[in-house]
Amino acid sequence: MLRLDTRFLPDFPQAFKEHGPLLLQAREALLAKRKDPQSMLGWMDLPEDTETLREVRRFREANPWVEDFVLLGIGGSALGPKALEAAFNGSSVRFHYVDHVEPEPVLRLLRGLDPRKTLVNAVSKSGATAETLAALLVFLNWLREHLGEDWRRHLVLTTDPKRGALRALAEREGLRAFAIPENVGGRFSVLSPVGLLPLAFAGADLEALLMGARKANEVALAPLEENLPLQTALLQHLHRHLPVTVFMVYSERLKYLPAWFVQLHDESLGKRDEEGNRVGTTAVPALGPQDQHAQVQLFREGPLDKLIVLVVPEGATEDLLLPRVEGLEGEAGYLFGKGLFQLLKAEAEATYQALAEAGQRVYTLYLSEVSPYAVGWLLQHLMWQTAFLGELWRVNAFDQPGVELGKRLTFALLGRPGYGS
Ligand SMILES: O=P(O)(O)OC[C@H]1O[C@H](O)[C@H](O)[C@@H](O)[C@@H]1O
Repeated sequence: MLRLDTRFLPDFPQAFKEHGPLLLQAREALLAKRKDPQSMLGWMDLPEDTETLREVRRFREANPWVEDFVLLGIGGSALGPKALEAAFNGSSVRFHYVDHVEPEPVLRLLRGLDPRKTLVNAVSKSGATAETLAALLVFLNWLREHLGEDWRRHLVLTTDPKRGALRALAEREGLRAFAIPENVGGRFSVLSPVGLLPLAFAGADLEALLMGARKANEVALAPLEENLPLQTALLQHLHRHLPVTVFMVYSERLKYLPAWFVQLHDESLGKRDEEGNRVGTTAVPALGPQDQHAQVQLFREGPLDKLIVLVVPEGATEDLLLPRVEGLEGEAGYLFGKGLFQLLKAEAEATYQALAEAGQRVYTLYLSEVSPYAVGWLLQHLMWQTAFLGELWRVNAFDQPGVELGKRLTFALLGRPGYGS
């Protein structure tokens, strides 16, 4: 379950009514693009894809020997799996992410791995990302050196169904390769094999995750009054004059979720609109309660330039009772007999009230609990919110022209043919 609380934005219900026609228009415009295969809206269909789910499960069952799973990928090819695996890894498989190009941590990882027990998953939609290709060169070579002909069983690719260097490699070497549908972009791909494959090895409940995402789809297509993503998109839209949107999650298990959201929001919406105006708000990641002791001072008393979104679980799957300890009655007595989760909830509520009291614009999204179902719902909800905002802000939420120059300059510096001066 996902529930929106706007109790400190008393003007919102009226604004939602007034903006009804605009919101419905935005949804209509988005859905009209569905017919166009170039439109990159394939993420809407991923929760229904039971065939891929079966394939991923079969692959997991056929490889029971895996003890270490190394994901080579960056941006949309790493942030989603990282966030979900951290939340739902119920297996003994250890996960490692090479989403960087710093030699020392790569070397440390290689020195600690047993190649016979390691599965390497190179993930890239384009098959052209320098960081991922560099990591692939290192790990492919390492597997070959240690395993001889058996290396192929230890490398699985996740990439475009037809194009790119990874697809070509898979075909040439007869490697297993899962497909990211052509019309699904990186930051919208978490429910494709990009996320499902690692999560199958993590032993997560994939069916529940997709079921939650299907619920988000249902809600996104529901009438206005029940339509959660149109509501949160409007909240973001009404506050677009505030440069910052904080995404603060009260869950240690979901500690990598803000980073996934930052890419989704910033890379989708921070760009030039149809008239060439610069648009977008800057998503700032935050974690509760840790950031109460780091960022909340600024959130309360710093500039009123933020919309703050709290994501708070309403229930714990399991609570931990705080015991009574003699000698600590003075400072800690009020905690005796309380649940740890009770403390977490109280802190989230207190932060919510304190931020509102300081005049900050803030709302809360409650998750029934940190479960695959609720989190699947949340992820897909945020993708809908982003897509609706793309319509409202008149930008293409599914491209990223602003990162191309940096790539071309990197290629030129490294002497890639065709990119020299
Ligand atoms: O999956 P890949 O094609 O390797 O892309 C990985 C990432 O890098 C690119 O530069 C894009 O800005 C991101 O949107 C993308 O998620």
